[in-house]
Amino acid sequence: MSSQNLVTVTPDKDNDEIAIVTMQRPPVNSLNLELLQALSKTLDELSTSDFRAMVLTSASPTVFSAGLDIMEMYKPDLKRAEQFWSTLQDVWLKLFESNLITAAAINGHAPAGGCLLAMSCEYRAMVSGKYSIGLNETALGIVAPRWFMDCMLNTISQREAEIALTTGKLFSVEEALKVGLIDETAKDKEDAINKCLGFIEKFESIPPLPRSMTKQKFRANGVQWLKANKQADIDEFVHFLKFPQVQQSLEMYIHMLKSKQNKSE
Ligand SMILES: CC/C=C\C/C=C\C/C=C\CC/C=C/CC(=O)SCCNC(=O)CCNC(=O)[C@H](O)C(C)(C)COP(=O)(O)OP(=O)(O)OC[C@H]1O[C@@H](n2cnc3c(N)ncnc32)[C@H](O)[C@@H]1OP(=O)(O)O
Repeated sequence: MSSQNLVTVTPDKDNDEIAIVTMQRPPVNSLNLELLQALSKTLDELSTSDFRAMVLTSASPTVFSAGLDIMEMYKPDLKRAEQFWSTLQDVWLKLFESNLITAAAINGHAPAGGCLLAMSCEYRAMVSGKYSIGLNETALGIVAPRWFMDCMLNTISQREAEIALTTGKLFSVEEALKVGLIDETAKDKEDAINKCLGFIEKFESIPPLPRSMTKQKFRANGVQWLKANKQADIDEFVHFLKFPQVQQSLEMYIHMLKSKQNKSE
């Protein structure tokens, strides 16, 4: 699939000021460099368009996004790894600080980087079912970057975030609702999108500029560190990838994901 088709933007059928942004990198929307570049370009285009709001969702029937593509980190080309991490930083900053009203219709699993994308939006509706969402990095033997943590702190309480991050917790839909990691549950993707549209409607009579400036002031603390430390953060990521133990963990994790599939066949 060409990178142009990895993300589609369609106006909502009843309101052409609302963009439905759909990630479609089968099978699980894992975030590789090309999907991140497509998201970054989409966010740039939306920021200068007539759209005033966006709903982020996925074309997969069961996965919102499986997070970062493990293959970008396993035996990486280091130049590409730098570009990969820098693009992820840009996507996060563009989405988290977007002038648009942003909502996520989470129609399936959203671990790690998938949870980051959802938390970067202002509102989350998640389809009920045996899905999970959370920053599970410690359970994989890695540490979530500081700005992933800041993003979670913008969503749930410091206490809940510390426990979730240190335990690498993947929340069930019900648990996520209880702690406020998601705002509402939905019966299916259409219902999740409708709930996002309901959230967006709340701003009908609010002028866009003071709205987005207020949002950005609320979010300024979270982005400050990354803006001041972008290169150091990239260097740390690349340095981390060079450790033999990290590559070994990645190899084991990839085997685990593949054998999980074999077992269910
Ligand atoms: C382990 C990492 C160790 C070290 C990292 C080193 C340095 C990093 C330093 C800092 C980075 C920190 C930030 C990390 C953030 C992240 O996002 S890490 C990624 C975390 N993601 C996950 O743990 C999710 C893994 N996937 C799943 O749990 C399931 O796939 C999921 C519940 C999403 C869906 O389940 P299901 O529908 O049953 O699908 P399958 O499991 O059968 O998967 C289908 C195929 O997709 C492949 N796949 C799944 N997830 C990923 C992925 N994240 N990256 C690449 N590929 C993935 C899976 O292997 C199957 O492939 P196959 O069909 O067998 O070829």
